[in-house]
Amino acid sequence: MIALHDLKKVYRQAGRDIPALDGVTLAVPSDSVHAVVGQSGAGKSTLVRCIALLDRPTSGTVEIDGVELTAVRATELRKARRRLGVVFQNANLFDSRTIIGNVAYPLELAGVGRAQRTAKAKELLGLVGLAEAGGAFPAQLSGGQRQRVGIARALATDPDVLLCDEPTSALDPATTSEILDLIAALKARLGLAVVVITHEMTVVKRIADSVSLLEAGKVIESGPLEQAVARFGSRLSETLLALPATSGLPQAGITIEVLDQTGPAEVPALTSVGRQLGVDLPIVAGVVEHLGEATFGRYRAVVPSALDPGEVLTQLRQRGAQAELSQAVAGVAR
Ligand SMILES: Nc1ncnc2c1ncn2[C@@H]1O[C@H](COP(=O)(O)OP(=O)(O)OP(=O)(O)O)[C@@H](O)[C@H]1O
Repeated sequence: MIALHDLKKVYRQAGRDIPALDGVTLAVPSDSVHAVVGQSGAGKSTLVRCIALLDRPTSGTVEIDGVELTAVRATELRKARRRLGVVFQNANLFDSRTIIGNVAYPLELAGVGRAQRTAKAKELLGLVGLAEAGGAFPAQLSGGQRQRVGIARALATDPDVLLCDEPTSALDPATTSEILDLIAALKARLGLAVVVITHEMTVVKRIADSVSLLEAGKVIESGPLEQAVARFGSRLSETLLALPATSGLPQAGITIEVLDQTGPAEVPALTSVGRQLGVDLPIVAGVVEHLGEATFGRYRAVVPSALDPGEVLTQLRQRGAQAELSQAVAGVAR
């Protein structure tokens, strides 16, 4: 378990204070993945540096399994860092070292003997599916394979926490899927608390158990993934269930927005309301995502002019869906 409590980082630049982190509190239990998302400048890199102890927070604490890392003396820092493995966007491998040499590097720093660290590196390479690649050099591997090496190296000191900083941003979609599957499998196998910093919503949907949205150094939304998505109209819900733009489509009637959560094989509320009222409610944009046990559907649909949209909203809500007139109709620019 990793816990951040009221973490603040203020940079001073040209006589001005820049609050890069403004009181971040988070707890990530073992055997779970927490994603932190946010736009450029939100404070994601600062958060990574403070968690990884590469930078000291101005105030607040970082705790792993009850041990306060932020309280350790400078001389103990290297040892404290072993509780935490870091995976970077680019694996940052040493080109002149073999793959085994790269994975064993943190153990070399920790003073572990050659035979023991080689054995550990081999074991870890097996774990990340690269048992045969130990004698190769980084230039001989693909980007995805290099990232696997980066993950193996992050696990060399048997950390409790894996911190992944944009782990798939440099990879193509198929390799991204493989790496995310690997992180999820390692989390379960090793009982890791995983923190993933990312700007990619596919990463969140694929592996996160919980998610936080960082903005201007503050966590403005946070919670278990399914709850965050179910919060109709929230930023996380709208970003994770992003609808394509529909401007320019002919729409004879009033547009409504619907967020529906269904179990397997359940009929979406919009379908059953249309059937009940004997009308078509054309969907002009929609997205369906399976997250954990739930299926979420977000739709923008047109209520024909002959029908009272209020009645449609009521019927949808009676079936458990969340529904509103779309903001464009309500007069708010989108
Ligand atoms: N060393 C520094 N000195 C001064 N200001 C800094 C420093 N590092 C970051 N900042 C400022 O802190 C804020 C957060 O920056 P940070 O790099 O953490 O954001 P980010 O979410 O990682 O953005 P990006 O995705 O673009 O890297 C920004 O306003 C940035 O300008």
